[in-house]
Amino acid sequence: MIRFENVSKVYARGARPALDQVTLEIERGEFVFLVGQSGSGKSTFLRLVLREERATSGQVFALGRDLSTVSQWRVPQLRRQIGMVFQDFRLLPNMTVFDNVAIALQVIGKPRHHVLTTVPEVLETVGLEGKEKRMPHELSGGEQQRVAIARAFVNRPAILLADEPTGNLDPTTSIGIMRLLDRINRIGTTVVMATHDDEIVDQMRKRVIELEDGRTVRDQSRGVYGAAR
Ligand SMILES: Nc1ncnc2c1ncn2[C@@H]1O[C@H](COP(=O)(O)OP(=O)(O)OP(=O)(O)O)[C@@H](O)[C@H]1O
Repeated sequence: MIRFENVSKVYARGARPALDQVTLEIERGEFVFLVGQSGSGKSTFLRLVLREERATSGQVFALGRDLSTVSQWRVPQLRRQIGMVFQDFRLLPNMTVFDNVAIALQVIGKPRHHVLTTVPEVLETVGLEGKEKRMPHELSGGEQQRVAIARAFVNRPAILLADEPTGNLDPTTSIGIMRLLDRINRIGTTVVMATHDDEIVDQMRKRVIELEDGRTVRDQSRGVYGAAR
């Protein structure tokens, strides 16, 4: 589903590589935590999968394609199959909950009847039924993140990438968000989540990939946040 072969990424102003010869494979249906100190390369990893950045050397494969061969005009097509969730939710502040989710379908040309049936379904999945008409500022942080997850998931992407999705949430709310991501994973979406949240990682016991200075220093199934290596 995602494969990195000897991938390095050096940013134009970067003194050292943000990713340094990373080789790994994530299979369809896996749930993977990416951990590591600030600056270790987690976001860079996610951005390469989304083709927001290109590898300086090596090859990144996602959804069976070598991303270096995907032309720029085909990138939006690729991203339809990859949902992304951020720490700061990134909702459109002037749109209702319904419209924040609907827009993900509208931009890819889904017909109105599809939008009208699918959006309420996905809002129910994330536990927001009855809140369709609220504005983002009328929601708690956890509810805003649920909207963001609904938006990322409404198109049933093969891959869901999450960059610190619980970073702005309290521990109890975070557990609810993790249950939701776990459920999305169980119905077939591959989930890759970058996080600093040691309690969550220790509780979930999923595969843990640890980066340090852009290199993979640990890859452990049913891992914990900070295992002695
Ligand atoms: N656009 C950029 N230009 C130059 N250097 C960058 C850029 N983005 C990231 N870097 C550098 O690349 C390295 C990896 O950054 P990255 O954001 O991938 O780390 P991270 O593990 O996600 O960190 P955090 O946990 O703080 O989000 C860091 O040294 C960072 O300063």
